[in-house]
Amino acid sequence: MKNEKVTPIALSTQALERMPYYLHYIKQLQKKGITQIASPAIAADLGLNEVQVRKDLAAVSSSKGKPKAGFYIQDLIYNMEELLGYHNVKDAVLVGAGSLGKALLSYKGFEISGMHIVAAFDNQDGLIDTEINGKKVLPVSKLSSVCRRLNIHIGIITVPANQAQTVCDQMVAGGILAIWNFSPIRLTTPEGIMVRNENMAASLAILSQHLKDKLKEHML
Ligand SMILES: NC(=O)c1ccc[n+]([C@@H]2O[C@H](COP(=O)([O-])OP(=O)(O)OC[C@H]3O[C@@H](n4cnc5c(N)ncnc54)[C@H](O)[C@@H]3O)[C@@H](O)[C@H]2O)c1
Repeated sequence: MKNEKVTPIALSTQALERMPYYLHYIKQLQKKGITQIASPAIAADLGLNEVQVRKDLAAVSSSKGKPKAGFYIQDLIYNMEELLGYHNVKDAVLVGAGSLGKALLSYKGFEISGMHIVAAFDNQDGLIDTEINGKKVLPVSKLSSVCRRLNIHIGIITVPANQAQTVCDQMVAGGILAIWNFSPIRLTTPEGIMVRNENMAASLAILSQHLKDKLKEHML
């Protein structure tokens, strides 16, 4: 297997977002004993454009795919995992150990994807010093100092909307560089801090709109 590093090519956000889908798909093929795969087959199975798939795989793969036979699945998995950062486990903190926070803290998939939630923070006395899935809940007053001391750069926000900016500011003060924001507000951050918003209401609105359009089509 060629466990070579991929030359870092600037992938678009859309291409990066497609990678976990490719990865999941080719891992399923590997489980079935398949060793090679070509772009047209991936495109057909995932319902994607063939040219786009070819470009995505060329950008991520350390070796050129062979005509027809395509890429070695084992190499492709390694290259994709490398690109997605699965081989460097990244420490993260989560603030807001409520319903959503508890669910995220209990989710085992993050470890597989290379993210390790080191600790949770909250401001509710009843939650402080409890453990969720082996992760200690600490007082939010310690957030900045813990992040600095442990050199943690990823922060997950699962507090109510009206608290999210305060928590974001505390994270930035602690040296957090990447924020995964589950609250439904837009955060203001200094330059150089990346915020990724996860807004379920927005996704639901898109699904509802699609449903409305489809139902209208059927009534015509
Ligand atoms: N529950 C969901 O399914 C869901 C889904 C999508 C988005 N969200 C969003 O995620 C956020 C959390 O939702 P939830 O349902 O888990 O709420 P929740 O009320 O169950 O939990 C929020 C937690 O944040 C803590 N908290 C509040 N202010 C804080 C502060 N300043 N510092 C530290 N901790 C603080 C609370 O004590 C509580 O434990 C909200 O912004 C919500 O809109 C929730």
